[in-house]
Amino acid sequence: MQTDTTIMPYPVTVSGPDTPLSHPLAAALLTSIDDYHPQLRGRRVWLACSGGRDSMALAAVCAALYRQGALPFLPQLLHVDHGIQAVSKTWATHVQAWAEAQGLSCHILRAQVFGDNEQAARTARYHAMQAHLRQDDVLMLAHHSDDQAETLLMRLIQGAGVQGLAGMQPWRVQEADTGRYQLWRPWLGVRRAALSRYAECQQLPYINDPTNDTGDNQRSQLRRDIMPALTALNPQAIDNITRSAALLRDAADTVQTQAKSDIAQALIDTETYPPYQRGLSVSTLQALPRARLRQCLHTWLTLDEPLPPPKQYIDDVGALVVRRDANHQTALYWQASERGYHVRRYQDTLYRLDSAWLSWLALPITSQRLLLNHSTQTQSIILRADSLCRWQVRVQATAEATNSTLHIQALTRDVSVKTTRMNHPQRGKKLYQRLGIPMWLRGSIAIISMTDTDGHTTPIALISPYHLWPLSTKTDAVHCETLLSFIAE
Ligand SMILES: Nc1ncnc2c1ncn2[C@@H]1O[C@H](COP(=O)(O)OP(=O)(O)OP(=O)(O)O)[C@@H](O)[C@H]1O
Repeated sequence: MQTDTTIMPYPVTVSGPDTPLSHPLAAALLTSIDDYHPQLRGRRVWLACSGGRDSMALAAVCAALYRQGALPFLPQLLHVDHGIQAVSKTWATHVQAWAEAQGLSCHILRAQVFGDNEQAARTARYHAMQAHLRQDDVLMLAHHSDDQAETLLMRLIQGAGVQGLAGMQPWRVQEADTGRYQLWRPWLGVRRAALSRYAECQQLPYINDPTNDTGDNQRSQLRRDIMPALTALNPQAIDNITRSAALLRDAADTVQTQAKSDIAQALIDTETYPPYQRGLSVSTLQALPRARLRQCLHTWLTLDEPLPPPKQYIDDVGALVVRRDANHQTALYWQASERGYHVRRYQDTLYRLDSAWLSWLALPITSQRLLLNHSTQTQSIILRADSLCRWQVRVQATAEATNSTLHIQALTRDVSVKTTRMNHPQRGKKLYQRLGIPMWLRGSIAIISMTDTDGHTTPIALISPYHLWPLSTKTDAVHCETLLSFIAE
């Protein structure tokens, strides 16, 4: 085996010993194909090939099985050139030439790496591959059980919960900005030593990246110092850790199913809420046992985020849920990977609010006046707009309203109003509480009124960006609708 960045001499012997179906690596691949047969059917399959021993071995086994008619598809290789090591271009050329000799199609993708660590390269690599994939394409990765054991130990020392300790999954649906794809790891049950033996026996011209073992990052140290010590303590250590991951995956699935059903029970008003605001019923959450409440909050907060918030944050949100006093001022902030969120409680709802949404809600409302005209189908007026979203009121007037003027302006605390559901007019805090309008929405309430040709003014409705309360003086002469449209990011 090589010890530096050199590549074994090329050209390679393509007609070397073939791989029998009974070979453990072939058997593991075929078993995984059986396991995921329904998910694989009709899909394009790609194989992420670094040119390293593991992914090259996977490509070689795929090619060998395909040649024997045992594999119903031949994956296309994707090699990402990170461009951060001087030799990376040479590696790309090498992988492509080898793939061609195997009869495999190979695409070289160029990644843009922001940063100089392994994580930055990994993120850039996935971005490059995602951009190349179409909806529901399958991407094979060559992770094996030694990788799985390292991942588990890494997560253990970082204090992961049941989801994290379930390790890498053999099949995972991955949502990306560019669409959805499927990650497939058919060799999670295969040992690194088996891959090394295969690579040597087949004389695979793989690239040995020395930073894998000699790097000073935690994973390299774990691989170099801790894994051999654990194996000396118990020769079955790696297999046992991998088994724990599989057991924990079952546990994690069960917990996840329960948490999703608890969220579904507690979910509020999903139809009218904008996507930047989510709500759960506090009383439904309070009825849950503590452990289920924590899991429910953990899952809810992480629904569209790659990583969960810290445990302390989930504990703080849990404390906010079970609190019996009426203090609604608490705002718990979490800076996720790209977005920031505020969790707040108001009346019976626990809200998760995107910071961008809160900033938008703090913008002033533009007062508007509109001369109504029955002959025009509908008229729209913008109350607030920026690069995040646009709030407008759509107005439809009857003949009766023609030449009347519609006024829309921010509701101030000194104005009393009476909605169709109220017995007497109210203003300020009492009004907001009566209508269940939380603090952060109070600067985004507007009042619509109409002045007819005789100079009489009739209040028509109160509106927020996603709700309309008809006022008891409402006239049928005009119909108003509040509309919120989000500008795609
Ligand atoms: N530059 C790359 N281009 C394409 N796929 C890659 C690249 N680097 C890694 N991968 C994929 O991600 C998997 C895990 O990456 P990791 O860094 O652990 O692997 P590696 O040690 O660099 O390579 P290998 O697993 O091929 O020996 C690889 O098995 C491979 O499928």
